[in-house]
Amino acid sequence: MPGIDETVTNTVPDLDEQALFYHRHPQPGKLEIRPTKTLGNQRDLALAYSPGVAAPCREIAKDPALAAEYTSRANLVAVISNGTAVLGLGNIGPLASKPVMEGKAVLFKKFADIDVFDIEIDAQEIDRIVDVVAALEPTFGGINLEDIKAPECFEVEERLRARMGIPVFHDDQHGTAIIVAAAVRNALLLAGKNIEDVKIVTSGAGAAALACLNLLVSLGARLENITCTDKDGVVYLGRNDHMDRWMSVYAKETEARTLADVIEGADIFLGLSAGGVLKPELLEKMAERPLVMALANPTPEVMPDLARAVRADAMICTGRSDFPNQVNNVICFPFIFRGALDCGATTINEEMKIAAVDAIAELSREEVSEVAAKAYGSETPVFGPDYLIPSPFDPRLILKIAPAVARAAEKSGVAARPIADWDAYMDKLNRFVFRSGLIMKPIFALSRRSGKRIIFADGEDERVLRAAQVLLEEKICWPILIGRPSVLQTRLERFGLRIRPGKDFEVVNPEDDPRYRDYVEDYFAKVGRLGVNPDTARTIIRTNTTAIATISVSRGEADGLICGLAGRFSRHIRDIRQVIGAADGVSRISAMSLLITQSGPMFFADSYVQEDPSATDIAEIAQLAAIEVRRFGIEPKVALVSHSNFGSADTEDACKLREALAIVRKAMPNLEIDGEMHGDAALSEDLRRRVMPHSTLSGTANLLVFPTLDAANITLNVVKTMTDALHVGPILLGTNSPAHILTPSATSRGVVNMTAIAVAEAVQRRRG
Ligand SMILES: NC(=O)C1=CN([C@@H]2O[C@H](COP(=O)(O)OP(=O)(O)OC[C@H]3O[C@@H](n4cnc5c(N)ncnc54)[C@H](OP(=O)(O)O)[C@@H]3O)[C@@H](O)[C@H]2O)C=CC1
Ligand SMILES: CC(=O)C(=O)O
Ligand SMILES: [Mg+2]
Repeated sequence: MPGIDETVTNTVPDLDEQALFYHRHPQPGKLEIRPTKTLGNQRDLALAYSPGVAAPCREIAKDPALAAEYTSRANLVAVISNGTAVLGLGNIGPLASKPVMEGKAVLFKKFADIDVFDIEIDAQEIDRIVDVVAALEPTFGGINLEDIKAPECFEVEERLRARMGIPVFHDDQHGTAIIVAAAVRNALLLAGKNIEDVKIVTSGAGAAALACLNLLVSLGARLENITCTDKDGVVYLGRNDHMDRWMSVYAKETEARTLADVIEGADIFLGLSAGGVLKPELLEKMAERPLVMALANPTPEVMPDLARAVRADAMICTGRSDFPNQVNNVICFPFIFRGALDCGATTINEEMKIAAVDAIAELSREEVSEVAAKAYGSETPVFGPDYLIPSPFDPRLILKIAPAVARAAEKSGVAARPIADWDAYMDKLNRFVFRSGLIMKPIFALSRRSGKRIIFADGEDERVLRAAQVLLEEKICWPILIGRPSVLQTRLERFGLRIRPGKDFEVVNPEDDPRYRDYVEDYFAKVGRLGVNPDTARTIIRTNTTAIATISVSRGEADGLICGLAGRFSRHIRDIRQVIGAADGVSRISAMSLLITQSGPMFFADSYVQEDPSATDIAEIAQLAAIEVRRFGIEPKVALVSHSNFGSADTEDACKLREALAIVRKAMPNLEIDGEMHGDAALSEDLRRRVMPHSTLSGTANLLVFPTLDAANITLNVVKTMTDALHVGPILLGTNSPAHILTPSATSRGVVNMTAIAVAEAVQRRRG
């Protein structure tokens, strides 16, 4: 009978209560299903359902492989449990397992964009489980078995793998084994031990523990060095109770009967059993620099603080997200399925699992990405005892594991749809990780290997330091960082970054730079007649890093500048106006923003600079913005947006847009532009044609030009928030040299994007 151990609760006060609230509000559960196609009218209905739907049905009946093209099957996974081994809660039954299975579904979606139905089945007998799951093959591209207890899970998986033509993966076995193997590999590297020599003791001899041991053995661990224990104590040769053929592989000829008897000299404790079963004092008996993997959920076999108090030299892992070293199968299952589904793998084989182990282990030894660092809190982890494996939030996981798995599938001959275009595939994964990926591609292509130098006013900022490393790796520019050398050095070390001043980037030290006098002189020459006296100029060049950056650009020492991570926009734009100024033929500097939304990119101008532009200003903004949009490889479709729709009002703002339209049409006759029009008419050709059948704008506008700063900036922020869009910008338009002012909330990815934009601009200016 399903039952639950009432003593197993979360160890964090109030967490149970918070978790109940989280699951109940604002609506019950953690998931819903959303359509991916519009279903707004009779025609959509005829396509989505009868009669149109018959067409894909007929095609699939002729060729079943077409299900991958006409249905969501190829991206759909079933997370299936019978609730017999739910976390460490035991056999609590299928219904009570549903929150965990919904949780797994959310993780699949969040980390790898895989859709999941969680399926809890009321079945305990192997035959019944196998029949039910096998019958689901037409629906799914893969099966993730979850929390089914040993030994039944072994036979269930074995039989399903033999029967089904899609991947069947028991996550508690193989997902856990892969992440455990990666952590073991890295821990042994740090401890200077070989897998062939280490002594391993387990608590637990169930699904997870046995699968971990099997994988560790295939990686070199020796059977004679392994001892298993479970609820009945040591798994020894001759034991009759609770023995099965999978466990008996590890049965030992020994007189020892308890965990306490066998832990002496162990290098690895592998806990996949139940909370609190490892008494801290037992750790004293372990070998030097032991690896303690207390992986039972939600309560580990030993709490890390208790373990640490006894063994300061131990490397400690748990399955939980609230301690360092979260060894949990979430770091594996979304990504291994991503790779398997993307190449139409018919199974997940040993080669694919080893590829995943290698990818995870290697990733931990690289520098931590900004997103992963955030997932860990304020301290940036560096490969070491407290950072053996990456955080589940590390965006590089999908970029490394999925392709490695897909390649291994192809190589081992199980990929039914091998990846045809690897660049396109990596783009797709990148787009998922950084939604800016694809749209930024032409900009990155233009800027790569151009040799341009970009100066950063906020050189000491963590985001700039991280961005500088990426910019160098991607060969986008030679960074010049304004900052104190000692601070730069300390921060680079703290964030675990590899780049070094002088070797990888240049430094301008605001406190002591040999060019200081020249900078002051040049600065005074620019601003001496703008109310700045020589004394003030000296102070500014010591303290205002944006002013220093502008001088560096105007002296030709840098090809562009990035500033704005601290301080007010108005101060930065003043410095840029005063020193760099507007380009020849441009009357006023302006700005444009890019929002990357789920339905595509949208540009907004002037979103940051000109408060109340005149008709000629608006015409200039529209032209400069259109040129900038083309740099992204996008043909601009410009709408001058207003409260007035094609002459429906004669207010001052409406009139100035009409005037601006006439100016732009004359200057850029080939540009698709129209106005003034409502915001909805800009986005919907249907609506627009009803009022203006011969509009010179076709389709959906991608560049909205506004009559005032208020209108543009308010719309930008509302759309950004409502659509959860990614903001790239503001992109300054019409400056004499590339110069961009970031917002204080920009991420290091934002710094990289804006730098690439500055470099691309510098490259195109040179080409004329
Ligand atoms: N961090 C991670 O990624 C993962 C963690 N886990 C955790 O591992 C644990 C086991 O899961 P799983 O293998 O799927 O379940 P199984 O039911 O298949 O195996 C449980 C094993 O633990 C043993 N066990 C239970 N209670 C005790 C105890 N008090 N002392 C010693 N041994 C005990 C059982 O022994 P017996 O058969 O004698 O009852 C059995 O060998 C769970 O806590 C689960 O949350 C699982 C998968 C992934
Ligand atoms: C993490 C997991 O799958 C478990 O604890 O069962
Ligand atoms: Mg599980």
